[in-house]
Amino acid sequence: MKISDRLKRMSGSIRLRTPDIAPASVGRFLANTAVTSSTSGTESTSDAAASSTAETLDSPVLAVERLSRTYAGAERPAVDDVSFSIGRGECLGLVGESGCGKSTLARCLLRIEDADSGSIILGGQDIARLNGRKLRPHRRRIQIVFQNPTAALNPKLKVSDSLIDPYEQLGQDAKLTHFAYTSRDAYIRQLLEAVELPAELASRYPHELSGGQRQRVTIARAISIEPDVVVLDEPTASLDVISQGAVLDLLTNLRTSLGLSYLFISHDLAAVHRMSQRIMVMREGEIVDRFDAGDLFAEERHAYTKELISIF
Ligand SMILES: Nc1ncnc2c1ncn2[C@@H]1O[C@H](COP(=O)(O)OP(=O)(O)OP(=O)(O)O)[C@@H](O)[C@H]1O
Repeated sequence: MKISDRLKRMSGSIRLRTPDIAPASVGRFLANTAVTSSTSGTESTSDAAASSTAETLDSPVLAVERLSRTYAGAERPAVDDVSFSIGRGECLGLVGESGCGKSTLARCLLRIEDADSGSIILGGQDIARLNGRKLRPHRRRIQIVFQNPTAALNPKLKVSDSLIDPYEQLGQDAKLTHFAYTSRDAYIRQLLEAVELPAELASRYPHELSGGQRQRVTIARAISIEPDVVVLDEPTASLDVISQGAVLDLLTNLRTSLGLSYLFISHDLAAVHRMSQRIMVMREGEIVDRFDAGDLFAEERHAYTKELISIF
């Protein structure tokens, strides 16, 4: 079988529904939003628009310019002169093998770590060197979903308390357009509904949820304050293959319905190909290839991209 067929088959093989979640309540949630939704697995109008405008991003929601980060004592930079931009409603994929610098890049974007040089333009402002009170209003604009939801959620907090936390910390001054804060309970219900979880889960602790449900809670937290950009750092790596497909479908539906932009980070080329309109390939801290997702199998791909394809 040709490699391209194998990859397409792998992309399709994780297009499954998980049984441990509430039935498609996201449909009801999406019906309440102003933006057109897509059905999972098919490219929506907004996907096509994002794709066609991707290379001419006049006003990207995130523009990263020449970002570098070298850890003390390291022989080479973990992130080496990386530049890219993401358009509104677009999913930009970032693929590369373990240790190439994907998570370091993510942490720099979130300002969990400081880059040594370069800029991170978010909402028209370079946040790379802002700190304290000056950085605070910009934190709402970029959120992250980590690989391990168990580590990301405070085990001592009920789901409801975890979900309300970003709003209480960062969101109260924000103008929410999709979620309405009429009361704490109503807001939490909307968030759970958006990620297709039953309202009863609000009173549970993280250890009383499945792995897939826990990851849905971290996704709900990340989108709760309607950020411009969500960095998805291997968001399905800790899940079984059935839950992986369902969570990827959910993420696509949320992107199109809320107009979110994603940086989707993974070592899994099939998942990146399935999720993204454009793809960047990272190796040893550098972006070595970038292309529209539809051009993954084009002859001009970098030798390293072809190597990644051949692994599948
Ligand atoms: N806190 C740290 N201190 C020193 N070196 C680090 C630190 N974090 C990461 N590194 C190094 O930086 C490089 C990039 O690591 P990073 O975790 O960003 O890669 P990755 O592509 O996200 O890997 P994975 O997919 O396995 O998570 C590696 O060589 C790693 O050993």
